[in-house]
Amino acid sequence: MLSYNTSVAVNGQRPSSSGTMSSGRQSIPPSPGGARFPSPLSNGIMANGATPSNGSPATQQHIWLVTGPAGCGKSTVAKHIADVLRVPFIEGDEYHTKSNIDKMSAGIPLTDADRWDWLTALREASIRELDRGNDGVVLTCSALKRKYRDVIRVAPYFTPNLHLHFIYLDAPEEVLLARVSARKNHYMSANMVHSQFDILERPNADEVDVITVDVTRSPEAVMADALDRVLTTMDDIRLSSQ
Ligand SMILES: Nc1ncnc2c1ncn2[C@@H]1O[C@H](COP(=O)(O)OP(=O)(O)O)[C@@H](O)[C@H]1O
Ligand SMILES: O=C(O)[C@H](O)[C@@H](O)[C@H](O)[C@H](O)COP(=O)(O)O
Repeated sequence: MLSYNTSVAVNGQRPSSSGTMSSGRQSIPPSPGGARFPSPLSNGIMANGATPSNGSPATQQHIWLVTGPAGCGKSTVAKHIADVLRVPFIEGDEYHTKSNIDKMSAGIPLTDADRWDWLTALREASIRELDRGNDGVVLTCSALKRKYRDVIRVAPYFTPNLHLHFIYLDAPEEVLLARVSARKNHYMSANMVHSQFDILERPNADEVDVITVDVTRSPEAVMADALDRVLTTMDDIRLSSQ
């Protein structure tokens, strides 16, 4: 049995241990055969425009998880990528329980225990969008620690054509403090930024599913760079799967 303190494979391979990953409350079962793949529409075209499988390359699906501390631009970047790719966008903030939101609104940082079910809910919501026939989904989640990213890394297990990518938006604390201070109508106040940097584990070099984007630039430059990296990654995967 894996625990949340055990790092998992970063490329969707089955973990070497035989167990499923579990928070002690929820676990993800293996995907039922083929259930995550889009079915042909009545015109014989797959939902994403690809041709059906009979001998042709299998459809590739992607989860794009935009990560980083409060104020780094997750929502801004994720909406842009989802709009351009024309895939669903999941705003992670909307998946918090009321008690989590009450806590953050009161300036109290969440604990690991507060975050497990949120992370699992986000993973399952992403898979539901893919099961509906979408060939991609973009979601936001701070995913500050490696073990939080590992919760999402379970999603592509047993599904070779599903690719998980993190887009980590990188900026120093003082830059994000200024942005959160200027942001209105959000339960995360500026005094929460420091607590996020306190626990932040920037992705390591071995986390090869992470695309790091420098977000100290203008929103336009950041969105263009992130989108470019996404499109290049999709092209690379498409070419290598042919
Ligand atoms: N590259 C950027 N430069 C300056 N301001 C930005 C940039 N990206 C986002 N913002 C602004 O910073 C604030 C936080 O952005 P947001 O997308 O809500 O971040 P997050 O979802 O990570 O908390 C918003 O007011 C947004 O308009
Ligand atoms: O937009 C933001 O300001 C952040 O995304 C914020 O809402 C928060 O970071 C998480 O939703 C809470 O979870 P963490 O404490 O794990 O970041």
